[in-house]
Amino acid sequence: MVKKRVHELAKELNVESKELMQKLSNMGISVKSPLSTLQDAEVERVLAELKGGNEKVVNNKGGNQQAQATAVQAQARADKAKEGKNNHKKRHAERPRHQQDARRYDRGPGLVDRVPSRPPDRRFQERPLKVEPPQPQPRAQAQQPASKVQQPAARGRMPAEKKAQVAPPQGEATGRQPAKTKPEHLKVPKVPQEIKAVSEKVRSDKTRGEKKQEKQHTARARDRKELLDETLVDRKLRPLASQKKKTAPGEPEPKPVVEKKPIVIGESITVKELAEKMKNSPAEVIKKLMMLGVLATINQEIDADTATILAQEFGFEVEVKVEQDVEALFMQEPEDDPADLQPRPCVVTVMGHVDHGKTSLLDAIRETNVTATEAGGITQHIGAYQVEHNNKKITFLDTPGHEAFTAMRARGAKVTDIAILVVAADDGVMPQTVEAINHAKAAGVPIIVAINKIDRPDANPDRVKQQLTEYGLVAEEWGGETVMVPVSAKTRQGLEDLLEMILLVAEMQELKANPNRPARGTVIEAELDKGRGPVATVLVQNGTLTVGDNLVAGTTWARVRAMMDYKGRRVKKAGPSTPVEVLGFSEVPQAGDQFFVVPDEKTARQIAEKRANRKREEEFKAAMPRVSLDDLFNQIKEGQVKELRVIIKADVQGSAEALKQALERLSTEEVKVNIIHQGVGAITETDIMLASASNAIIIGFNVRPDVNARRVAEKEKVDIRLYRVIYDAIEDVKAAMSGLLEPEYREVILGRAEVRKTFKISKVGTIAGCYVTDGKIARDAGVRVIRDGVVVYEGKLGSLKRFKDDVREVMQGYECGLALEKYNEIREGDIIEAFTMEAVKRELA
Ligand SMILES: Nc1nc2c(ncn2[C@@H]2O[C@H](COP(=O)(O)OP(=O)(O)OP(=O)(O)O)[C@@H](O)[C@H]2O)c(=O)[nH]1
Repeated sequence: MVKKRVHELAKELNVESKELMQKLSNMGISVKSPLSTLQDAEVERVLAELKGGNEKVVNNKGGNQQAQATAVQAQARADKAKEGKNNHKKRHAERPRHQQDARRYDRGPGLVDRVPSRPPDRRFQERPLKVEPPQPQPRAQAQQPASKVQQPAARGRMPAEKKAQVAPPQGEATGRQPAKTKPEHLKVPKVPQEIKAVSEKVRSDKTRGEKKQEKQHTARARDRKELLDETLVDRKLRPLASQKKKTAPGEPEPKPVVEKKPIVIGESITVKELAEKMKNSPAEVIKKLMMLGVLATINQEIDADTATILAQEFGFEVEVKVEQDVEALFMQEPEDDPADLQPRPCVVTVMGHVDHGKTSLLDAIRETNVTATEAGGITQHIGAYQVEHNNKKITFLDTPGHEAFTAMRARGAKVTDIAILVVAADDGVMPQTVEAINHAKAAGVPIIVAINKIDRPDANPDRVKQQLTEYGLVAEEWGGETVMVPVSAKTRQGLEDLLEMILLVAEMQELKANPNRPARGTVIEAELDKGRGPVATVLVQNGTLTVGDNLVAGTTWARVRAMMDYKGRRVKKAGPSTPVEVLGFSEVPQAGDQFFVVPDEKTARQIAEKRANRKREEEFKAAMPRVSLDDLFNQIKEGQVKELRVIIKADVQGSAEALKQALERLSTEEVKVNIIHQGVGAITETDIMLASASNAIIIGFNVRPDVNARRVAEKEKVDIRLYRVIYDAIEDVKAAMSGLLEPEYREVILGRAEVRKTFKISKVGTIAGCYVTDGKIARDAGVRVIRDGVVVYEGKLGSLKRFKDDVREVMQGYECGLALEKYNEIREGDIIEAFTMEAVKRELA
């Protein structure tokens, strides 16, 4: 038999090392740490003792558990005897099936990726909860937990009696209990680290009487653990309060004694709210949290588990009630009955290379088809417009370019039905043409090519068609499927054909929507209007939006106060594929935000606020510990951080988006520009706090910080930069990034000295008497010894003296004495070259 360490034995027995150490000390075996070794006899004693303990419990629990306990002991013995793996496997195979199941469940290694990583909840482990000993179970039931773990999806809520039935048998309880797989909808936030602290605290509250009854207590504790692990699954169904009722009469109640009215919380709660509910000061609560090892600010959310522990410290029970997810309820788009669907106009986006005429084409179509019919001829620029051709409407999105298209798509918005690819007939396919093709293809949107500028003398539409074949776009007349229309935005030639083709392609798509339902759609553009407040152009994609509707868009909400169409006319209703300008938003939403109508203002407000909180939380979570820009540079130098975080605030969404894209384009391999937040409107205190928490700088474009923000920014030392020209902002960031980039080093030769004489001094080494022939020799410089043109040593100076004095440097034409660090082979005639490494600021390409 081989000596065993405590932790090894504990592992074999599936108990905590600490628990085993306690047991050993009760048995009079002294061990210092889990690494201490146990003599054979001691191991035997422990096993015998445990066997006794198990048997006691087994008696309580019935024969089935006895089999399990025996299995554990058999395993312990098997390990002790160091049987080969094959033997072990063989025996394992021979073992009755229910034992195998129990063992698999008990030990877990094979189940590692099937059971959740959450450790057994030790908070409850030592709490003296009395549990009714489970009735002896039929075999099928005893096996149930193992099979459940294997099929977590099958788990659901179940009544408490049923749970008791499926509580694992005793053999398992002696082992480390794997946490049960929880169904998704019952997941509680992760158990925080501080549990350990609480566990320790509760443990220290143990009475002396308990210690005497250690054996029984341990067995009971395991029972409790077993039950509580089970209970953790439905914490939300059975709050701690109900568990506590099970505490046996006579058993000491752990501190604190809970008598107050339970606090009802959701899945999480802010520190402030919890403090209010407990009628305590937030400072007290934060202090207690710190003692539990959790650093939280007053407005930070803590999860239900942390809140439960915390509240207990104040003598409160907590009831966790999961709110019905109203958001999810409305987020899901109910299927429309095909009978309710009606044809809707198609939505078109114009893409293409810079200067190929996207804007001109959009303007030409608008002017031809809109303004001409408009009294006064004033068209509104609301981000989208509609034209009518052959009595059919087409909606054009007014933000040309695939960047906007993809930015929307990245936010989950699918707005475009058809992409018009504008290619200048004189210029042909260019890089952004290819990008646009790829973006449209990636989105699965059909492409119509508008070969523009055919009025130009050097126009060559066939060349364009030819080039496009390389990208999989083959013109119809060449046997392909892509519609290509030669047009001129200037002469308006071909525009009718283009519209005709758009309608044709749209027809093939059979675009339909149900106008008779609450609206949903996407925010196309949004800005803060001085007179009217937040204004957003939205595209209704399904249903009908009506004045007075309440809607949620991203983290904002609106009660639709008024709507204007692209002609600036007030409208009361907007059906599918209609772009309208909406007034009544709580804040400026973001382009790409999807909106949906909800029954009332309260719901709208609730969902938006919840989303805003969640977003803020996420932004804070993503935030790094606060450092100044200088520190950030140092951090970057140390290779820890390689990104410049930026918050953009602008007067209109378009500028914010443009700035964002331009800045992100500055990212290099070394430094990434990360726009952690962008928004429209003044720079607020919240922006500063986010910047402070994330080491971000704030760029304001045509906006200014409000008074509060200024004050907080000063306090938090947040760098705010205000611009009126986008170019200036980009240039500044570029410069900052040059500072942030790891500098390149260049060697600079300081000077040379010739060794004229050498002296050997005991304990010091070789001293070289030198003459500085050019430049200078500096004490902190790097030096190399050159002999016959070959470098024989490179290192540092050990000393530099003039006469008897240490000096910092010796200039050309002077003599000096020097010693080299760790090099004594210096000879007369050697050249000493002094050099430094100088950082070179790098410019971005
Ligand atoms: N001759 C001729 N010139 C055109 C035509 N369409 C556009 N242009 C000219 O081409 C230049 C670029 O046109 P824009 O409409 O600004 O092109 P764009 O693709 O929107 O450019 P960006 O917005 O910068 O991407 C302008 O000078 C237009 O006047 C056309 O059909 N014929």
